Amino acid sequence: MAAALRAPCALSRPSTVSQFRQQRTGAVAVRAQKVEAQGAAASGAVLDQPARQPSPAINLIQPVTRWPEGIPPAMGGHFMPSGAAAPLSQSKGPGIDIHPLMFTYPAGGNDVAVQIYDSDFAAVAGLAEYVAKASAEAIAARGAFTIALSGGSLVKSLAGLVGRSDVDFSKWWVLFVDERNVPLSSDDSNYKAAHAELLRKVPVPANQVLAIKEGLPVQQAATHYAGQLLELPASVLPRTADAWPVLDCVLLGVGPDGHIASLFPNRKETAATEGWVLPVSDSPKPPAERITLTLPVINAAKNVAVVALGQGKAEVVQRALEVQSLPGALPVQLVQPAGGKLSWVLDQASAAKLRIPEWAEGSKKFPRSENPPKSA
Ligand SMILES: O=C(O)[C@H](O)[C@@H](O)[C@H](O)[C@H](O)COP(=O)(O)O
Repeated sequence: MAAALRAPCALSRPSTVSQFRQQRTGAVAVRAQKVEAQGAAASGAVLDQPARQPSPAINLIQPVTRWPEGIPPAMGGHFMPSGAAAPLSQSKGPGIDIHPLMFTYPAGGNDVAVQIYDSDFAAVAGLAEYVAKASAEAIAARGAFTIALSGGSLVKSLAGLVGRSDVDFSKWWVLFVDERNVPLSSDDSNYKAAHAELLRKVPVPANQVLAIKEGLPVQQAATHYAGQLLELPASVLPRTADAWPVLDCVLLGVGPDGHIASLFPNRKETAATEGWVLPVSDSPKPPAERITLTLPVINAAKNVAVVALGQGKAEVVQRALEVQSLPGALPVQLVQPAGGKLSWVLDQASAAKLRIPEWAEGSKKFPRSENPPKSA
């Protein structure tokens, strides 16, 4: 059921910081849907709650003015609803390790669908529906379905796919959004986790699961993985006119600093405009060595879902959906599928800090298009 969101008020030029803050929170650009998933009763309608007062520690990156001295030396240090500062980036200062022109948002942002489920159980069922639909469409169109999986908590959210007889797993090709450069038997391996939670339970042919090659230096591991993708014929992995691969479905988790895949805030891999797969040798999240799909690959996909469940994701969800960060400071905000659809899959716990009643109806863009905020 699509939620009826009332525009809080017409947006006019604010004359005070507090009015500006109010308008910033009201101008959030997303479309929310309250979803009743398979077997899960919809209750406690998030979208029907009376408007909550905005938090006093609202997530302004900087008040009202532009940055007169240029981009701040530390990016990503805006405040979260708890009042705690968001994790800082690796940036060392203007001209040293800041690349202000390397990250951009498309003017006006992109449409996004936000699905809020009553529980993590309902979200898992809803995610299975989402994937099953993408799978059915792709298989009907060309007889193959490509899906890229992230690591971390995401893999457990795939449980709803197990036992689905309506999904033709024999046509699936499974890739990894990112992978740790460890043996496949390691507890750190995303392959191992995906195998344990899903792949050993569904009939995807083993040769259609593209795992990292073990035992290579990370640079070679990335090159080798890109090679595996490049070898896939266009009937399995079509290309855009610009020769980017078009994956049918990309499932992303999101970290507390807004990272997706192994693309961390303000890092060169995150800003990469070339290459399908890159090595990361000093990941801030262990293990240090990883390979990752690039943003252009993620953004060339047909269906991209950011899956964030549980209370631990509430702050990053709020920041990502309601406050446009400095470009690059919150990599998840750079997820903007050009020819595809972006969805966020949330549960009530991860959506708890969203101020949905304040979202402006008709303003359905993500992330927000003002950056930096315009002067009053
Ligand atoms: O392999 C990885 O580390 C990931 O692919 C990474 O991008 C992950 O999805 C996020 O860090 C969220 O992980 P959690 O959901 O476990 O917090």
